[in-house]
Amino acid sequence: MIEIRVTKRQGAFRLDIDATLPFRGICGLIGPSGSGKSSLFSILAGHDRPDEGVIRADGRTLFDSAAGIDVPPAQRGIGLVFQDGLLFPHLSVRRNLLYGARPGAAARLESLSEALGLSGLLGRRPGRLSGGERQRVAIGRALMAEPRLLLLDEPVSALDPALREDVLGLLETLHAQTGTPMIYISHAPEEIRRLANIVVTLNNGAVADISHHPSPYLRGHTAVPSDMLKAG
Ligand SMILES: Nc1ncnc2c1ncn2[C@@H]1O[C@H](COP(=O)(O)OP(=O)(O)OP(=O)(O)O)[C@@H](O)[C@H]1O
Repeated sequence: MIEIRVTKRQGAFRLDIDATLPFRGICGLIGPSGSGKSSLFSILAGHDRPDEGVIRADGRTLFDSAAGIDVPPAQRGIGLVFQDGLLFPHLSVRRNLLYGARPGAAARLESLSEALGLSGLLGRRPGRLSGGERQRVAIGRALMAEPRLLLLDEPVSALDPALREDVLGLLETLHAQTGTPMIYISHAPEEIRRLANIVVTLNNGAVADISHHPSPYLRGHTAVPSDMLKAG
């Protein structure tokens, strides 16, 4: 389970989230612009600190204001992928993949590069990659740390439709191979329909709805019992 009960005030905006989600499958996080999706993303990643509350993932407390627990981002076991596939421009694909990875991760480089279709690109710098290739490297870098949870913030919105299709297909394959749960922010209903088996809708800083969403990909093999879903 992922248990999220947090509040945070940002100027006039107040985030007040109370949700329990299964620690598996792909959770689509949607809502109007300004509803708090990115704010929640930063809080889960540990880049922003809630005013109060608790975050637990698969039995592990990541944040608990009352107990004074605030696990640093690098120790949360959470991989992050952003819209623009942030990479170090002066480092090769190989060094981007290895940057910040755990000692011993180099052994994973080959199989991961193969799975991501990056084997022939390891010596290149990001400036000589297409947008889709850059985004695949960004996903690879997030996976090098063997995260227990992957957070993706509009990972394909900057790509043209063909590349978008590539990356979405890759995410489906990765999920099938690793089973790593994902939280996927998007404005695009077709991406959510395709990938997500649970959809959390935010509105004005709060959870407005949590519903099952039988994506064509996940339907049938990641059924989630309704008693595992709870919106506060
Ligand atoms: N540091 C900050 N200080 C004050 N207000 C902030 C800060 N960061 C975000 N906000 C406000 O918090 C609200 C939620 O923003 P957030 O970026 O989380 O929304 P979002 O759902 O991700 O939007 P979008 O879909 O446009 O990316 C907005 O009203 C925003 O202006």
